[in-house]
Amino acid sequence: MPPVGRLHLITDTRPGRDPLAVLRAALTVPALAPLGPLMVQVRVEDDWTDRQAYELAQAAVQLCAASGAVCLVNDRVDVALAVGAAGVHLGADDLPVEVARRLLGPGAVIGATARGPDGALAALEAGASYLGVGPAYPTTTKDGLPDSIGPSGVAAVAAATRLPVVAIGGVTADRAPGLLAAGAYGVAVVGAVSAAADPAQALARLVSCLSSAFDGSGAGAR
Ligand SMILES: Cc1ncc(COP(=O)(O)OP(=O)(O)O)c(N)n1
Ligand SMILES: Cc1ncsc1CCOP(=O)(O)O
Ligand SMILES: [Mg+2]
Repeated sequence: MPPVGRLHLITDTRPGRDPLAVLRAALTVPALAPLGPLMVQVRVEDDWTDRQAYELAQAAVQLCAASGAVCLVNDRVDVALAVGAAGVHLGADDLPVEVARRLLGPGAVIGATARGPDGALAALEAGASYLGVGPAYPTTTKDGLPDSIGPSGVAAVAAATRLPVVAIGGVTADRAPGLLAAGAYGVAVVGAVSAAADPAQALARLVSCLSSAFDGSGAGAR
């Protein structure tokens, strides 16, 4: 299984966004050792066709392979298999983690959404590789989410599991160190990079803020 990196960049496929341009820009930013490889998650809007999802994922896998990033696919085990992605991220509306593990094998990275300690325990037993925990902060990127749980909610999940906890929802470079201090292993972002005037610079700032958290503090070092 590839290592699970601490910075997860999720594609933004809302109207008017250019996910591949953002990804190409992001992949110009050098990885820094304490963060591991950049994790790229291909996530598409519900109205995208299977063909569109496949083509975006295929392009993302190729770009990631050329620059040492690890590519995951949100929701779609079939698309992940079709493009040779390293794994998937699954939530409550998606295939169960144990089914995805059976289909993808022991070498796949499988992320599971968890909102509390119980979900974290279930995901571990089902064979998840990491947890996506949130929304840490309010977000405008996804509708219909429960209230944000804040760093203390992230801390509660992190304390209840040995799986790496990736905090998601409203994550910015300024908020990232506080989430690591709360026990998160890493963070996932959409808007902090996709909506930035300069996505490469925004990603570089995230890399810098996250890396600084490992300079002596030991924050999030699990
Ligand atoms: C890293 C990470 N964490 C959580 C999610 C959310 O997954 P899910 O709950 O299945 O919601 P959708 O993203 O499918 O709308 C995620 N994608 N990534
Ligand atoms: C998919 C998802 N699941 C929980 S929050 C979220 C969206 C996060 O986007 P942003 O980083 O722009 O807040
Ligand atoms: Mg999902």
